[in-house]
Amino acid sequence: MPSLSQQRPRFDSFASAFSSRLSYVRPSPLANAVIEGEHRLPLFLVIGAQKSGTTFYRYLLHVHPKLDSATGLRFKPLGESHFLQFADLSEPKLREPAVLEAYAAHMKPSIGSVNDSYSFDTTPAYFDGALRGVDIATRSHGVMRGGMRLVLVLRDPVERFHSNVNMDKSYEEYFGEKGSELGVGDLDKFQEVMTACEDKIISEHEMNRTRKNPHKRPTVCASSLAIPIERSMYSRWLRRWALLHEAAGPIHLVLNSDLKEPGKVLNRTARWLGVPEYAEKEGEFDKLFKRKGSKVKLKEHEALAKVRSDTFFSDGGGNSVLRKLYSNVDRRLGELTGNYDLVTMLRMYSDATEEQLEEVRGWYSTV
Ligand SMILES: Nc1ncnc2c1ncn2[C@@H]1O[C@H](COP(=O)(O)OS(=O)(=O)O)[C@@H](OP(=O)(O)O)[C@H]1O
Repeated sequence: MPSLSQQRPRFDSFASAFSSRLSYVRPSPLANAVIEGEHRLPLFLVIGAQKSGTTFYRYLLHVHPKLDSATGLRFKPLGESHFLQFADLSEPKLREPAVLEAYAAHMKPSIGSVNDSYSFDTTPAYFDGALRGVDIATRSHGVMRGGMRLVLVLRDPVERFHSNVNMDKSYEEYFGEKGSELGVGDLDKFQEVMTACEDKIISEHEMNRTRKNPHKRPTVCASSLAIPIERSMYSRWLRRWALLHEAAGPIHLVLNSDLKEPGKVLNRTARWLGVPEYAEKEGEFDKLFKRKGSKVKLKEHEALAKVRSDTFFSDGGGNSVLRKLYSNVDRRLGELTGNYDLVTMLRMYSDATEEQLEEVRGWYSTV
């Protein structure tokens, strides 16, 4: 792996490319202001690949009296605004108060929230937005005057991938029945789907590269299903966010495994935001788990993880089928996209603890 000092010039050249881009995204006069009355802009964004646990995290933050996960959202059941992604926002438009007010309208306080609570926008799909035709990172910078705070939620790529396949029945279109409802007993199918995804990721990347259009969003399963499994892509997106965000302080990192200790992760976030810590009322987080059905799901997930680790990761000799597959994708994509190491990126740009870095490193270790 290239050392940090070897990678630094590459980061720097991206940094200057982005700074020149930012010079025409002038800060909006309303940026960072809390708009009086019903509407306010979000204090921070929660981003991260789909199926990383952002829904639970949003509910958890909402428990804090100073934090309000807002109503008025485009996708209410998911609690996601998607505003920066779908609104017809050209960059000059970001300076128009009406546009900011429209965004603020999505952040309408929920019933019973206190007046001085802060809203936040949890839209995991923003994370990979930097690969789309429009650059969400740039937009959010324009809206928030670079004062935007970012929470990045990440999950073990194998677990995340599995969760994503199970969620999205539309993958039937690409994989036939294989793409739908993979359960604990379906490891062969799971592997087949992943292999098919690998081929699609590689061919889409090659296609995009030859078209000289690196920003084009891949169209097939790759976008939400498979690409985030892959280290180079996580790193690539993270790098774009980080470079835009550099001046505003480190990105706050939450790993899916952190969510198993809700009180701890809530207060770590509270400290980072500069709001008072929260004393859990007895059994409160247990209730939250139940309400979201997470505990039941987590139990299932643990069972699944065990079966998978027995089947794929148990040889200890580094001969695991899945790790090999991932590493293969990673290596070949690395050749196409440049080798950006996620752990290095997280160390440079986030408030990742050594423990978290160790966990992330483990996702990609031994082949
Ligand atoms: N507390 C806690 N700890 C760890 N993991 C949790 C927690 N709560 C929810 N989950 C799991 O997160 C998965 C759903 O992620 P998202 O909410 O980000 O999905 S979505 O993209 O918004 O659809 C989904 O994963 P799977 O069960 O593997 O599908 C949830 O079970």
